[in-house]
Amino acid sequence: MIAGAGEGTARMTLMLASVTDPAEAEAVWAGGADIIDLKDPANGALGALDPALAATIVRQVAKRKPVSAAAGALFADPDAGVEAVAKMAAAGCDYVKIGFSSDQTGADGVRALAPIAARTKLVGVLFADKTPDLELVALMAAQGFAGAMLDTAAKNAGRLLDHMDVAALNGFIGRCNAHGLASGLAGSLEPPDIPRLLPMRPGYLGFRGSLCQGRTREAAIDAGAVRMIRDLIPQAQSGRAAVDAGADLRFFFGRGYIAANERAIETDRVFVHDLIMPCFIGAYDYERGMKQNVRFNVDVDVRRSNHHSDDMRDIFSYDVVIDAIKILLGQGHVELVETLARELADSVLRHPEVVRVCVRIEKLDIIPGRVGVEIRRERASEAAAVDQLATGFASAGGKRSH
Ligand SMILES: O=C[C@H](O)COP(=O)(O)O
Repeated sequence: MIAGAGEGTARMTLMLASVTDPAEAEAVWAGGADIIDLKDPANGALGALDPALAATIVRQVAKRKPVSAAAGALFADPDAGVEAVAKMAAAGCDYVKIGFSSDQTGADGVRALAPIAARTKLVGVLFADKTPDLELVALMAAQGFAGAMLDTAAKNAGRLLDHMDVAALNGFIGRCNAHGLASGLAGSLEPPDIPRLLPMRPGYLGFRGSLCQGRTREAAIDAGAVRMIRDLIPQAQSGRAAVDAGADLRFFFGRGYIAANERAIETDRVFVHDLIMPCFIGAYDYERGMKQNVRFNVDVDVRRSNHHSDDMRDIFSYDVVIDAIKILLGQGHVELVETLARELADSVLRHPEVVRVCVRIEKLDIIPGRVGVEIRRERASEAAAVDQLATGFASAGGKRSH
């Protein structure tokens, strides 16, 4: 149910919601969560519920949604990890998550779970705030794990993106894809993080704190917060069907899906100006292996929402542009500013609310002045299909080939 990389590139990102009891499981099911995750938030990032309670929730969910369960993390003794995972597997969970350290203990823990991985879908969790060893992704795949996930261990010390930048996260997802593992991202994610992470096409995004009253992960589930997160993660339902089903129309307007009688396109401009980044760029030999300063100016015309509200569902974030630049630069040396400008324009235009984009890129270290290029690109068709919501980078997680 959690798609691995080999199951098609058009997959949608799923929403995982962590719950503590049967009532919360029912609440996130009603709110549209794709995966119901069992966890005791008061007992750490991957605090395990009592296995008997987990079994009760599994029976209650009754296969309406896949159920995953946290089994604990950072076991000093691999056998203790095996025992904890076995208990959750026996509770009938579809997936069992366990967290690993980045030292030899972590690698030993992964290897010890190979026999269980042969009969239960395991997800290995690495911690972004504990210098994760991404080589463990390959080891998990070799031991038969179903997925790998990044989360944060300390829940009061920053969000996932505070610990790993978008290029590194994109690299993690690329590794998972290359090894056929489902990929997951979590770590005190907040609504503005969602449009930044979706272009990387993770298999799922995981939430607890942002679903709770006062964004406090030990507090009760807040139905409005669940709805907010659900609305920000597109579902594989056609726009018409979703509208007919009574989905929050603000989501579709905000994302650029307009009703037939509202064809006039009015736009607002989101911009990133004078962002200077050190880049590996240039066609000359002397430009290889050294970074030079490059200035980015990007103007993005986005459809104006007819619905005025003050939350993330109605906006296109400048963070998305900055992230696209960082991800492209993270893919290695690029010879031409023209290539970089075109790839950047393409990645911004993949967001369906974007109507046109102007990208200006200037190399600052070549001459006393500036040299560069400016390109403008428009969306080919204004009739954006809802399926375009599966935005992504052409070579997600990969390196530039030249
Ligand atoms: O597996 C996902 C986690 O429960 C996320 O928890 P958090 O959003 O509080 O970091």
